[in-house]
Order: sequence, then C-alpha cells, then structure tokens
Amino acid sequence: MSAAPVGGEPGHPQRRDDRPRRDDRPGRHDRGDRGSGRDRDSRDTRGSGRDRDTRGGAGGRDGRGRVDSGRYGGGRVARAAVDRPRLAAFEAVAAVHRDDAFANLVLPIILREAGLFGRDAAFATELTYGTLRHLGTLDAILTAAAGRDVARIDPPVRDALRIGAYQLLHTRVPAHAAVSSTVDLVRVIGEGATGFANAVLREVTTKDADAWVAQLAPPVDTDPVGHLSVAYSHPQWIVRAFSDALGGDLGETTRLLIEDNVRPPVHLCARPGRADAAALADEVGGAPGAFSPYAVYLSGGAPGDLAAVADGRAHVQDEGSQLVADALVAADLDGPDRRWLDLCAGPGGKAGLLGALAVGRDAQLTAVEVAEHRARLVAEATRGLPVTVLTADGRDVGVEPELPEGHFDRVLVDAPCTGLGSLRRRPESRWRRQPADLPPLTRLQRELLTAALRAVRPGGVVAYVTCSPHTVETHVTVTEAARRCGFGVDFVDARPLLPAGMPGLGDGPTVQLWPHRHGTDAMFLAVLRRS
Ligand SMILES: C[S@@+](CC[C@H](N)C(=O)[O-])C[C@H]1O[C@@H](n2cnc3c(N)ncnc32)[C@H](O)[C@@H]1O
Repeated sequence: MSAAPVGGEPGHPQRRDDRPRRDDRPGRHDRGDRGSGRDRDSRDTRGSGRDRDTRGGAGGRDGRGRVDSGRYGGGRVARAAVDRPRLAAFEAVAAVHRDDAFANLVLPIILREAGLFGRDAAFATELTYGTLRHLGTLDAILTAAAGRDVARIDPPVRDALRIGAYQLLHTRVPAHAAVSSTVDLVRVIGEGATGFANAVLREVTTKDADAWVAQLAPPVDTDPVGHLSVAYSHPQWIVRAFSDALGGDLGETTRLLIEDNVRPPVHLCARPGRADAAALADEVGGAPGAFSPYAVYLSGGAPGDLAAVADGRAHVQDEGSQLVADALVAADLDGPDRRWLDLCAGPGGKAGLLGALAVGRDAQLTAVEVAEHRARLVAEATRGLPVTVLTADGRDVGVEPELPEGHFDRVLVDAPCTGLGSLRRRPESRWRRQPADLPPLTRLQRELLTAALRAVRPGGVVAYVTCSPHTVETHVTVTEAARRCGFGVDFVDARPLLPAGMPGLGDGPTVQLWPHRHGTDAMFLAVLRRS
C-alpha cells in the first residue's frame, strides 16, 4: 500500500476563509429531511468536485471517471461527477461497515478496479485508514453537528460524512473542497440527503479537532478513560486494557493511543541467508530497522511490487514479530536443537523467518495451522525452506502422529488473540473487537500453550507470543497455563533474548513491546523452559 503526504492537495493549506459560510449550519434548515435544501446545495457545490482523472474505471464508472448512482441504490439513474479517490475511500469504508470487510484487503482491490495509482491511491488510502482510525471521535463530532446520533443516519450517508469530517479535521484539504466533494458523493449514494450532509459538515467546520474534543470529551480529571476514549478514538474498554498493561500510567497510555492513530511504516524482514538488511534497505530505498537485525523500514510504495519480496529474499513483517521469533531461536538450549515447531503458523510470517534461521542451524520446522487456506499461505511463505506444513489443530499434540509429546526442542505459540497490539495496522479492528471475545480466546490460548508445553522435550523452550498487550491474554494466560500444565515449567528472562541495549523492556521475565516505545506492534513474549 502506498503512502503519501496527508491530503490530496499539498500546497493548499487550509485557510480560514476557505471555510464554508456559517449560515448554512444545521438548525437553519431542515436537517435530515431527505430532499430539503437540495437545490441550494446543488448551487453551493456544483462544479466543485474535482475530476482529477479521466481514465476509465471499473463497473459503475463511465469512461470519464463519473459514477452511476444506480449502483448505490436509488432507482433513478442520475450521474454526478465524483472525485474518484474519495469515491474509492467511500467504497472501502462502506465495505468495512456493510460487509465486515478488512480495509487492508478490500482497498487494494478497489484501487485496482478504479485504476487509481500514485498520489490518488495514496489519498484514497489516507482517507480510508484515517477515517477508520478516528471513527469514534468523528462519530461523536458528527452526532453533535447533526443533532442526532450517527446511528440514526443512513449508513452510506454516514460513511460519506465520516470521510468528509476526517478531511476537515485531520488533513490540509481546504474546507470548501472537503464539503463540496462530500456533498457530490452524497448526491450519488444517498440522493436526497445533500442538504443534510452540507449542513452537518458546515457545522463541523466551525471548530477544529481540539475544540471539538474540548467540547465533547468528559473531563480528564473525573473520567480519564472516557476522556482518552473520545480524544483519541479508542473504545473505553481498550483504553482501560492499555492503561492496565502500562501500570495505570495515563501519560504513557496517551502516547500509545496517539501512536495507534499514526500510519506506521511498512516493515520488511530480510530473510537471513538470503538477504542482508543494509543491502536490502539500499535496494528498496528504505532504512535498516532500529532493533531487529533483519528489519528494513519502507517509507512508501507497495511492498508487493518489490523484487526482493517477489523472489523470496524478504517478506513483509512487523519488526516486533521478527524480534519475538528471533528470541525463540536465541534462547539457550542444552542438547539437540533440530526440531522446531510453530503451533499457530498461518499466514506464515514467523514460520518464514524461523524457516530461514533453521537453514543455518540445520534444523527442521513443523508449521501447524488449523485453517486450510491459511495453511496454504504458510506453504507459500516457506517455499524452499526446511519447513513441513501441517493442517491440524495445534491442541492435538500426542494425538496427531506428527505432533508427538516431548519431541520438539523449540516451540512457538503465536496464539490467536484480540490483536489489540496492531490497531495501527488494522484500523477497523478496534471497533470490531469486543470484551466478549476474550473468554473464548483466552481458553484457546491456554489450551494451545499447554499443548506446546506437552510438545516440547524436557529442557526445551516454548515462546508464547500474542499481538495483544491485554493482561488477560498475556500474564494471566501464561501463569495459568504454567500452573495447570502438570509439568515443571520455569520462566526464562526474555529480555536478554532481544537485541542488546533495547530500551523499555521492563522488569522481566516477560517482555512487552510497544508502538510508542519501540515503533513495533505491541507484541508480548514469554519464554518458558520445561524442566
Ligand atoms: C496470530 S495468528 C499466527 C500468525 C503467524 N504466526 C504469523 O506470524 O504469520 C494465529 C493463527 O493461529 C491459527 N489457529 C487458531 N486456532 C488454532 C489451533 N487450534 N491450532 C492451530 N492453529 C490455530 C489461526 O488460524 C491463525 O492463523
């Protein structure tokens, strides 16, 4: 996915006098009454939608980059000029909310179908991800600006307004362009709601983001979690979970929430034995990572287009994931060191790195994945490496013939989890995840870790990893599994297994990485040795 400066119109800083007139705020005319004020809105915005690109597009667009409103509902086929990057962002955000799609999967398809590249694709990406990240705060502001709960606004119009409000509050797009392009979009997808959309966005323009938060968020001294939730667009239960994991330090929690709202760089892993990080950084125009010896930071561009990724010298992987996989291999071991196991391998990021490390150590990796399609991804990710992929339930240690008890020297359990540690990369997941997800996940995590402890030989090591800092998924799971597994288990101090001098690793023996401390996803690592 490409990255670019925020906003599609660099060089056009937002000026106060770009803002639409105040006298069209909601309350001055009939808000939400479909059809009301439509003529006036048409006058306000006609011709202001930028037709940046006239290349042909996918179904629903004519050869001039215009969109057929019939595609979005509404019987009458009306045509309106719609800014194509904004339309792409709308399609992606709508698919996330309507179809439970994942932005990182659906957006590239939409961009490709729309024939959007370079700056336009970057703008659409910024609008999609930014809107999804800031959704909670945007919804609070839109509720106030509309004078009704956003839940009561038609979903397509609501998504268009969210994208419009994001532009107004978080980009340098001039206010008149943000408003008029949103109204153009609403004319196509929610005909009849243009007056409402125009009025709501004009109300949004009356304050900047900080002033809206000051008006809408509960006071920080009486309700700090509520305040941070509105101010930094995270559900309250997640703010609370982060604060707990950070020992109740609200200053640090704030820094984490801010970091979650920033677009992270793409990280590559230069596969050991196949590529060198410094040389790869030169080749791709990136920079070597701060901590992992394999990491390269990309500042932009589509990683899938890189020759190094295509030919298997590198793969896309957060630096934190590289560090925890490497830590498993760095742990001291007496006796044989040939049989490695990855108990939750799909889609194969850590198996790819472990497989590459296995080559240099004459080891073999068994990579287990329960979901067949994900097992296929593991097979692709580990092609040419000493890896055997097994489609199986990782809990079936001692049942599956290829998963005998006490057999493996090193075992990784990269457990299914809430993924609260990678919210910056998965912008929609903070709104999808619920506290009710925790009990079934933690049960599975405990069972998988217990299976891993059965699979490892006495003296062997197990690395338990989650991409979540939630203490129930981390400390509670590990402590409970170690207590109940029926074997002697010792915690190994994980800190020395990470690169020397890495700051902010806490008191051990487990390690929690953080976006705001380390620039990585919030990976948790516990290393256990079976006695
Ligand atoms: C956090 S992901 C692993 C990510 C992977 N290690 C990587 O680096 O690409 C967890 C994986 O565990 C798989 N999984 C869930 N339950 C499982 C089970 N009972 N046995 C084996 N795999 C399971 C999920 O399908 C998912 O692919």
